[in-house]
Amino acid sequence: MPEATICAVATPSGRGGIGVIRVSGPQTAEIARAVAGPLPPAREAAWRRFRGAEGETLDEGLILWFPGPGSFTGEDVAELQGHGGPIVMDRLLQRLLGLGARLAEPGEFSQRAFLNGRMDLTRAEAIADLIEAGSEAAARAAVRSLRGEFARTVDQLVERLTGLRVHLEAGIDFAEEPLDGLALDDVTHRITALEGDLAETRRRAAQGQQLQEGLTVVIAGRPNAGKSSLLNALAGRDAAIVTELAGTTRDVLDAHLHIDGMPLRVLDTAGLREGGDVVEQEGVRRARQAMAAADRILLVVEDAAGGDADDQSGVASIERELPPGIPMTRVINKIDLTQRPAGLAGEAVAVSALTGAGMDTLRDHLRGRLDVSDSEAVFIARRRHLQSLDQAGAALAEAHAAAADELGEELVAESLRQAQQHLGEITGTVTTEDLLGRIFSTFCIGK
Ligand SMILES: Nc1nc2c(ncn2[C@@H]2O[C@H](COP(=O)(O)OP(=O)(O)OP(=O)(O)O)[C@@H](O)[C@H]2O)c(=O)[nH]1
Ligand SMILES: [K+]
Ligand SMILES: [Mg+2]
Repeated sequence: MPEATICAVATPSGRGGIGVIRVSGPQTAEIARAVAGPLPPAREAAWRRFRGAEGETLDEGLILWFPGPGSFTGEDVAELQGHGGPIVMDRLLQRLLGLGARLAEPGEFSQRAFLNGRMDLTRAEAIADLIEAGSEAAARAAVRSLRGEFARTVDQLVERLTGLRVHLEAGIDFAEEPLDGLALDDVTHRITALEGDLAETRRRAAQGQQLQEGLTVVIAGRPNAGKSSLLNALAGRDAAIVTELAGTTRDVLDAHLHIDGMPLRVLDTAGLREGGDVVEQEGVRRARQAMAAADRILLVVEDAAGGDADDQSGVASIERELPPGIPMTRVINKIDLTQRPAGLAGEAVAVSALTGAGMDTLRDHLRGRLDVSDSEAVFIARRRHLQSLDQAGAALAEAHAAAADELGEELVAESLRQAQQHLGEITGTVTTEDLLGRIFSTFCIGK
């Protein structure tokens, strides 16, 4: 079946000086000629009038012609740069549709680029990540992935795995005798080295994923301390229900927000206390689970005069039970009731979630504590990459164990094959339709 010719507005919606429509596919040349007359030389801009079905002028602007396979998608591509108003763009699109093109799905241009071998998956994803980067550090890391550094690192691991497999499988197929202990020692040695380098790659990718998605901050504390109010104040909207009833929040709620461009995932949780009904107890269990997985906990306490003696001892017991090793910031809330000055109070931050006093200090504090380092080595990465790296690591560990226990080359080779498969999913040398669909559908239209 011949590929459809697709088109989409590639610039953001709304009014702008210039709007770009991208067309890609086998009918591109024919469609572009019908709208804009003769095609200019490849990759050179030419000024043209864009004409409707009756020859009327829809707009005027530049046309660029990128014949395949040396184009973004690998197919014939044209770009029409017109005036960026929504009506103009829409009329031009309608004209292209009338000539036989169809609207592109989200990410379809990038997907075609991938399918035509113009780029590997990590690069296609890096384009989307670069566009959505919330900070300069994230943008730099995306550019690193876009230049293929992540893919090259993964490819090198795959090459070494292949070498090892060839070595083993040649032994399996042709040797009369199984590999002796000495040869297996050498294999174990090489697997250990691979495991180390895989772990290092994972560390760099995990940092990139944090740059992209932000760290997770969990708001915790006694019932009614003002946790949901604090989430709303940070998010700048009514994300969570606030009432004067203790035990209002039962589930874990999450909001994604930015502080000066730094992405952050903030979770609101149920107030920690014993007792309550089944629902509340489940809420408390989930709160503890969220706290254990947090990058930082914000422990909300009512300002001294606000909380009663029972509450004070409750807070003390929460502090004793905080999951070990997770950094914590104590947030003293409701200072509007006690006239305590807003801002830093020793190690704590004093705020009023109600009036907003002290919230800027809290934001600065979080920004200072949570900025992920932007070392030269970080690649932008996604959850799916980390998952594949983990699976490859687990398969390597199996190969290692099989080699060490001299369980036979077949078992070692099979585990190595699985490790290679998982690494292949990252760059897209091993893919399924389903995986591709999931990846590209998260892109926006026109990419
Ligand atoms: N005066 C004052 N009241 C506040 C402040 N923050 C929250 N409150 C009030 O305290 C009550 C409880 O607030 P929530 O945000 O629901 O507290 P919570 O910790 O989420 O409560 P649970 O979900 O029930 O554990 C509500 O009546 C809020 O309006 C504050 O800074 N000052
Ligand atoms: K409440
Ligand atoms: Mg709440």
